[in-house]
Amino acid sequence: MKRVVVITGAARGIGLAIARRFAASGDHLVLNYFDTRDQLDEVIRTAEANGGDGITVQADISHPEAASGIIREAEGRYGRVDILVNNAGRLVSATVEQTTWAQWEQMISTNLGGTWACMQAVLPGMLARGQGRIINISSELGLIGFPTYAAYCASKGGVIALTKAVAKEVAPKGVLVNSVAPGPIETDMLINDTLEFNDETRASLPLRRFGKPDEIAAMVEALAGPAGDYMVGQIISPNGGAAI
Ligand SMILES: NC(=O)C1=CN([C@@H]2O[C@H](COP(=O)(O)OP(=O)(O)OC[C@H]3O[C@@H](n4cnc5c(N)ncnc54)[C@H](O)[C@@H]3O)[C@@H](O)[C@H]2O)C=CC1
Ligand SMILES: CC(C)c1ccc(C(=O)O)c(O)c1O
Repeated sequence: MKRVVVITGAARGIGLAIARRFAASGDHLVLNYFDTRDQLDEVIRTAEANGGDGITVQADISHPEAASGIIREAEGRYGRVDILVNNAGRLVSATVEQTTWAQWEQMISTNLGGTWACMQAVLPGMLARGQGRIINISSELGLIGFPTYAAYCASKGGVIALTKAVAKEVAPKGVLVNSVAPGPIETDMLINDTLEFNDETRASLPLRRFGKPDEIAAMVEALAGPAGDYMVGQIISPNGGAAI
């Protein structure tokens, strides 16, 4: 059966790679975007070519009503959500002294608050049906911390703790919650928003390269499918050896 898959922040980077994987499986896609949606028509055409379909939903997930609205749109269109991928995220790198309250609030309300709001909205339907998968994109930096990324690390550490707590709460009722915690992946976020996108950082990694978005999408696809049947509250970290 075709799955109904909601992906936040699907318009580029890791979210787009995840959307492409589910499109190739011919699933029903609900693709959230924040501003531009240029590449999403192509993703939906791919889903259709494989027997599925899709819709796009504009929403700023840092506002809980907007985040829960994505789930309402999905349920309105398809009657259920089988898989929720909380991918949308923001990163501003700055020292603690330089970080403004507005930047702190933006990262916490998007990365942690948006994940919370989407989960809270999707769970009643999943629990009523006794099945569902939720995959939260956190970060290796939520596990190990990193200088000049304190607010981001706090938000992603929160996503990791949230994943574990909710997983324990809902697994007995058939809903499996896990997280993928990527290391450095070559996307706009890394290129534009971090101080550390440089040859020195790349050379310091055991694999000597940054990761590719599809290497994260592959983990998400695995957790969403039969390979994820016995996975509960786990934090999988494809990171090229950056965090061992
Ligand atoms: N690129 C990297 O090295 C790593 C990224 N991650 C995480 O992976 C996820 C995806 O990041 P990338 O693809 O790398 O970044 P990106 O910046 O290319 O994409 C992020 C997406 O989230 C969307 N977004 C941001 N704020 C939003 C909001 N308030 N409402 C709705 N959508 C919003 C953006 O519009 C964009 O489409 C993020 O959660 C990020 O924290 C985690 C570890 C490493
Ligand atoms: C410090 C490195 C380059 C880096 C930057 C950003 C992220 C992230 O967005 O989570 C990382 O995981 C990193 O390892």
